[in-house]
Amino acid sequence: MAEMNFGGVIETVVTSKEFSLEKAREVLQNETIAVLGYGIQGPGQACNLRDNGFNVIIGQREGKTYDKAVADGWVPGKTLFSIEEAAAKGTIICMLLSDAGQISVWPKVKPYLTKGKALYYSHGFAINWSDRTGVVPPGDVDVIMVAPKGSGTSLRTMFREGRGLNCSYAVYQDATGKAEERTIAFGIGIGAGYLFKTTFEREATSDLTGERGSLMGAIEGLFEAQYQVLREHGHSPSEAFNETVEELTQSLAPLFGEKGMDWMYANCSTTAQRGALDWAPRFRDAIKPVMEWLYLSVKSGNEAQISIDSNSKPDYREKLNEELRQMRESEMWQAGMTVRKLRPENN
Ligand SMILES: NC(=O)c1ccc[n+]([C@@H]2O[C@H](COP(=O)([O-])OP(=O)(O)OC[C@H]3O[C@@H](n4cnc5c(N)ncnc54)[C@H](O)[C@@H]3O)[C@@H](O)[C@H]2O)c1
Ligand SMILES: CC(C)(O)[C@@H](O)C(=O)O
Ligand SMILES: [Mg+2]
Ligand SMILES: [Mg+2]
Repeated sequence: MAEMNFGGVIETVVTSKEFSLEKAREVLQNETIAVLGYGIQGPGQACNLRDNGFNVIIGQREGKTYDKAVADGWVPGKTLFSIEEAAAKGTIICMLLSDAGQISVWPKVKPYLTKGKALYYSHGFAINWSDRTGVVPPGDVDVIMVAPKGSGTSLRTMFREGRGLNCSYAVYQDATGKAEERTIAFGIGIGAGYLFKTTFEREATSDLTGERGSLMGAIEGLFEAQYQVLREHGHSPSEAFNETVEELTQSLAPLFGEKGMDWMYANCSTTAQRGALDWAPRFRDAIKPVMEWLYLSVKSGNEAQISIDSNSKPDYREKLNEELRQMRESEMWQAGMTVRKLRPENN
């Protein structure tokens, strides 16, 4: 554990300096890690763990993602099983199905949660909203979480590049007295950057807020608003897209990702700096009430319920794909496709 100063607040974090991969291997040497679900996080975590030398099996229903598991080298009957078979064999049972999928398989998995096993999550959802999910684990298993702060796709690609994705971790129930050690070892095993402590409740609320907010929902809303205003005032798609998205992802975001916002500002003109400094508080004040609304909608369980209801419908995947198609085919993102094609590295 290392004490770090986060903008004046001291927090305790874990990195592979304090908890090495060797130690993680030692802690989990007798465990069989059963990853249930092979969607986005399943492959990222399972492949990283396998490459790091842990004993991993997959539990996956037949279909597209089962085939993906086979293509990734998981062998039917050896390291790839049905959900029930993997749950029976696993000592750490990892719920990496979609949050709605976890609700429907819970009655099938629960009988295999025998004394001393660990029930592992990458989200606080199922446990925090147990009144809505019906997930109440038995009292004699550890209930633990490592929640990667990014896509499972990035977890894998960053691992392959020798980088790490930051993760939060939490222990909801420590039945064995070893839950925290098991959790941190797992986090190091999947290739965490640094691990910070949270609770299931805080992870669930911050995660749903972040993805609906600045990480996904708010950023798309911001892009659409600016793109539309530029287009309505006669600017070309190329100009509107460059001024809204392309410059941000290709030029400016890497600058503040690397050295902070003031560094990005300092590398822009004094005209840009003056205007951005004036307009940032206006945007903050306009957006903050919506953020507050969002947070309260998450906290009340409303957002979780919306997600459970929509994801449980038999045609939810088709409907979701249709919404994503509409986004992809909007003028802004079609313009983006052409802009991406024109990047010299893509020519
Ligand atoms: N997607 C991410 O990168 C990400 C990031 C951080 C945390 N998480 C969390 O990780 C967990 C897994 O998320 P994901 O996005 O990887 O999931 P996903 O939606 O990609 O997972 C789908 C998998 O679940 C299986 N599945 C779904 N419903 C099922 C059912 N009824 N019966 C059997 N199998 C079923 C599918 O076959 C598929 O393999 C969730 O708790 C999520 O909140 C995800
Ligand atoms: C990758 C995200 C957005 O951080 C995750 O929270 C998810 O639900 O996919
Ligand atoms: Mg999420
Ligand atoms: Mg997230």
